[in-house]
Amino acid sequence: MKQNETLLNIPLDKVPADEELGHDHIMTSYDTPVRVDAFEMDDDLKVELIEKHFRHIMEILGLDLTDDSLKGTPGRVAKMYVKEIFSGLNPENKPSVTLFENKYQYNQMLVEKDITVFSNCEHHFVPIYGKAHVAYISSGKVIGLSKLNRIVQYYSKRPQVQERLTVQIANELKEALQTEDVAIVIDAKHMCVQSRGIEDTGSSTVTAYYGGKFEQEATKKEFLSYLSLTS
Ligand SMILES: Nc1nc2c(ncn2[C@@H]2O[C@H](COP(=O)(O)OP(=O)(O)OP(=O)(O)O)[C@@H](O)[C@H]2O)c(=O)[nH]1
Ligand SMILES: [Zn+2]
Repeated sequence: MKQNETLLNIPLDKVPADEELGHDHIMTSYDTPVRVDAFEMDDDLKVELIEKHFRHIMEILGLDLTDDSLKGTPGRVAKMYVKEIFSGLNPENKPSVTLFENKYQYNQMLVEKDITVFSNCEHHFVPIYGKAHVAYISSGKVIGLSKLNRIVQYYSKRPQVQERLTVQIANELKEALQTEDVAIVIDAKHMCVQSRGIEDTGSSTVTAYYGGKFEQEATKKEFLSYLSLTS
């Protein structure tokens, strides 16, 4: 199986041709059945296809695509999806991780807290935003600090659910650092809860992962105690 297949790929034989969809067609500027294999496409082709589809959506909504404020929107949205907010779907954008020898014999936990999270909910395609706090205890290697932020950012730039985001960051850190001793807490607001549906602007969602030594109460407590520190 190719990497990310379950995230991205729709098997070609599962995508119905338009004539199989069984409902009336709305004729718009983009009316070609598309059978998509995301792995075969480069970013430019993705942008081109998404632009056409998004124009279709705007036309169905009744928006005036000749308006000078709107006419560039399909292209802007397509570029934003592929190159910015969903760029973490492309494994080529995975950050390279710089590791150093733990020459300083620092054997305590390292906590990188208040990492900004901007993601998007895969159910509604609206933003999730908040903070991630990650920690690890070195098993011999030390990671460049910014790489912790970059790993969080890479997995955030996908259509996500917060639980998966938390586990993906944990798995990446465990593999990069060759240790089970990692912890992640994410505290985030979901616009799909705030601005629509239940419209609750007060709640936030907290997810956590504790591996290895962080499963011990004292270590977990120490990690959590650092989260309330102000620098
Ligand atoms: N577990 C989990 N659920 C999420 C996340 N982001 C959004 N959701 C929820 O996904 C659910 C989707 O449920 P549906 O009932 O299919 O969608 P809906 O009819 O739009 O639901 P409402 O938001 O209640 O109006 C909603 O309850 C969302 O709040 C997430 O990161 N994790
Ligand atoms: Zn949602």
